[in-house]
Amino acid sequence: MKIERVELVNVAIPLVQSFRTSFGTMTTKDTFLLRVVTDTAEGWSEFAADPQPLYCSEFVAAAELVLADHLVPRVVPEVTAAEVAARTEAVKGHKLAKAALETAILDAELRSYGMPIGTYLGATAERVPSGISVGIKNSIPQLLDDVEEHLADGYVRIKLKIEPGWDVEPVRAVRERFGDIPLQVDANTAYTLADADQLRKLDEFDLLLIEQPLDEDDMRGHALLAQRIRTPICLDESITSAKDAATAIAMDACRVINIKPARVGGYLEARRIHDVAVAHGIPVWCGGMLETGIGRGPNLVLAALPGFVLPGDTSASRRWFAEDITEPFELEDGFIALPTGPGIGVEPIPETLRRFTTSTKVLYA
Ligand SMILES: O=C(O)CCC(=O)N[C@@H](C(=O)O)c1ccccc1
Repeated sequence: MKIERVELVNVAIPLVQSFRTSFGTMTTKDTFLLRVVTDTAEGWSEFAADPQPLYCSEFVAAAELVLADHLVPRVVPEVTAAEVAARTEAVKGHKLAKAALETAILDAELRSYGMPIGTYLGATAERVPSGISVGIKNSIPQLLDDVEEHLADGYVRIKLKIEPGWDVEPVRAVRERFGDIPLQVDANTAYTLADADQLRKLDEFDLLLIEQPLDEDDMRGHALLAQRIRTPICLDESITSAKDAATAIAMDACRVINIKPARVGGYLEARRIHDVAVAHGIPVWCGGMLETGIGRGPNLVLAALPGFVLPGDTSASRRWFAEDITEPFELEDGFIALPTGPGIGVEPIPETLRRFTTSTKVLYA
């Protein structure tokens, strides 16, 4: 496929509610889209991280630079989606930036064949059950009000963000108020092995999993922690490749994996991780990074692969955006229907995109 033009479109979309995690508080989705124009079709993607390097080392300004100066030059003018990872392998790290580039090229390629990404990846459902991620709140009553609203909306699983000082009590309060609903927690690396006794207190609540309690590079710590608590450990930030997944599974460092295509370099590696996990009997689910519909659409499709047996953080567009840059995804009876069109199945609504665009840069022409 011949690439004729690559554009980077910065967008800033206000969130309907602030989102507090152990690594910071978000009020706006402030990122960029990539638009790749080829001789046969055009493709879109979004960069999933934020202006601050707090969830991981990547951030908007750095991704713009590495795409402009080091990644795009390695894939133009002729490339296929399958070649992108090999062409950019010499560039260390920058998985989220690489994911954005590979996905836009994959979108264009699939559109040129009229093929939905679900056909390409092996989706086996037309709709997926959706969980929802609930941030750290100022009080327990506020948390319970939020959870009540989300359960009333129909979400089939609740994920609570936790951190030292906000863990056992909020979980206990949710259990006491809502009973045995599917419930899990996400620490975003906020604990150390010295907190094992505190984390073991969560065992009494029959959680589905505890996500990423320790540092992203502490595979051994997670393996040791897994011996001291009963709640299954799920890894997120630690898993950036199929190789990491194989290592974590071999070390008993996790019993569940949260797959985020952005974190692992794109949908091709996401499927490889899915396949490694399934081969070892490890359940996976699709994580989220407050994506616009451009990222949310293909994530929903990924969540329809057979090994994605746990509900993901694939909530409806209105969970974060009063108005999104694509047609909204809606929750119906706890499920969200996959996009069915060619490629990633979604594209920006031109007028809405214009309103939320803060700048546009041409990376290649
Ligand atoms: O997309 C969503 O609905 C949010 C899901 C969620 O909690 N994402 C967290 C995470 O640590 O998984 C996150 C938020 C922002 C940025 C990165 C990660």
